[in-house]
Amino acid sequence: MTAKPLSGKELAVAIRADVSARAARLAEAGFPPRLTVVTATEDESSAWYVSSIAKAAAKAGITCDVLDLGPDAGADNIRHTLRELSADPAVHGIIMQTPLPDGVRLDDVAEAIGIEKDVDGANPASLGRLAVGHPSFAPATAEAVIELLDHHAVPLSGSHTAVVGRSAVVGKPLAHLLLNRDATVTVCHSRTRDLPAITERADILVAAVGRAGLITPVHIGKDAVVIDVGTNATDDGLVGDVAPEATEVASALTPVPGGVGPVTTALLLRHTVQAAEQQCT
Ligand SMILES: NC(=O)C1=CN([C@@H]2O[C@H](COP(=O)(O)OP(=O)(O)OC[C@H]3O[C@@H](n4cnc5c(N)ncnc54)[C@H](OP(=O)(O)O)[C@@H]3O)[C@@H](O)[C@H]2O)C=CC1
Ligand SMILES: Nc1nc(=O)c2c([nH]1)NC[C@@H]1CN(c3ccc(C(=O)N[C@@H](CCC(=O)O)C(=O)O)cc3)C=[N+]21
Repeated sequence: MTAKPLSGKELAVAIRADVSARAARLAEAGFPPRLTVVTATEDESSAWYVSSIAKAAAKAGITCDVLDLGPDAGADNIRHTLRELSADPAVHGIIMQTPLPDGVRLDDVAEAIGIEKDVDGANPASLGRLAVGHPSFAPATAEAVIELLDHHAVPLSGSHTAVVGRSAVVGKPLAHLLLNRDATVTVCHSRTRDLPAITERADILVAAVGRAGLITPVHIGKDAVVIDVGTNATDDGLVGDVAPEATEVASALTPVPGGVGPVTTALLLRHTVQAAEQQCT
């Protein structure tokens, strides 16, 4: 038996169609939606994502600026830039790309992003609101995992879900989103002892580490659903965190590419038109 592929492509197309219609309505009303991507890194995966956001935004009728502050940008410079963008009425959404320069923490600088423009949910206040179930933007990747599970009718309530990775962009917000959907969540990280003993008992396993091949068949319970968030650039192109042989054990598995990635990009654009609607109408 090989795992059923949980594609994100159809879902991403549907989300982007909705985004295009909403962006056109905003432009007709004189409020063309605008997203600014701030980067301060030379990370390959991040650079790929930035270019895919810009291309998808253009297709959807969203203006997208990329502000590259360079890999040596300091926290003060980044915060100042985010504060200026937050005060600019022509900018509706702001995303601070990770990774950041050494010594700069996302939660430190993202406090400078106005919560109404925090379309990737990086401001700690957004994460706090998400944790208690108040309206806020969740990071697009965390939300993409939930949307994919729903799209493929994977039941969440009562499921035991293991999330491997606890970053502010994926693991932590995703754990809260899953809790809000009545899953029983175990969050694993680099200090977790005997990882397979935990993950092989989960109905749903989410890998968000950034290490190609980390998740192998021993990590996966019989009939488990596996969501691979990992995007690792290798000589053979992009691969996830889940080893290819895992497809013999899992009941369903998201492909990389073609799984979480396209849905992430589409949701970031949906957050941007939603932010523009909230600010302009
Ligand atoms: N497809 C998409 O839309 C997106 C993909 N990504 C990809 O997802 C991956 C994770 O991204 P991100 O969350 O930003 O990465 P981070 O590097 O910020 O976090 C990685 C997490 O993995 C944990 N970890 C590291 N090694 C192990 C291990 N051996 N066992 C268990 N946990 C481990 C770390 O633990 P600790 O906290 O202890 O350090 C940390 O919590 C990357 O490949 C990234 O490119 C990210 C965003 C969107
Ligand atoms: N604040 C912040 N939020 C992020 O969500 C964020 C970030 N920083 N930093 C970098 C990572 C990486 N990331 C990806 C998103 C989509 C694809 C994607 O669409 N991938 C295509 C790959 C296409 C290809 O290369 O063939 C796919 O999976 O089909 C990849 C990587 C978001 N990130």
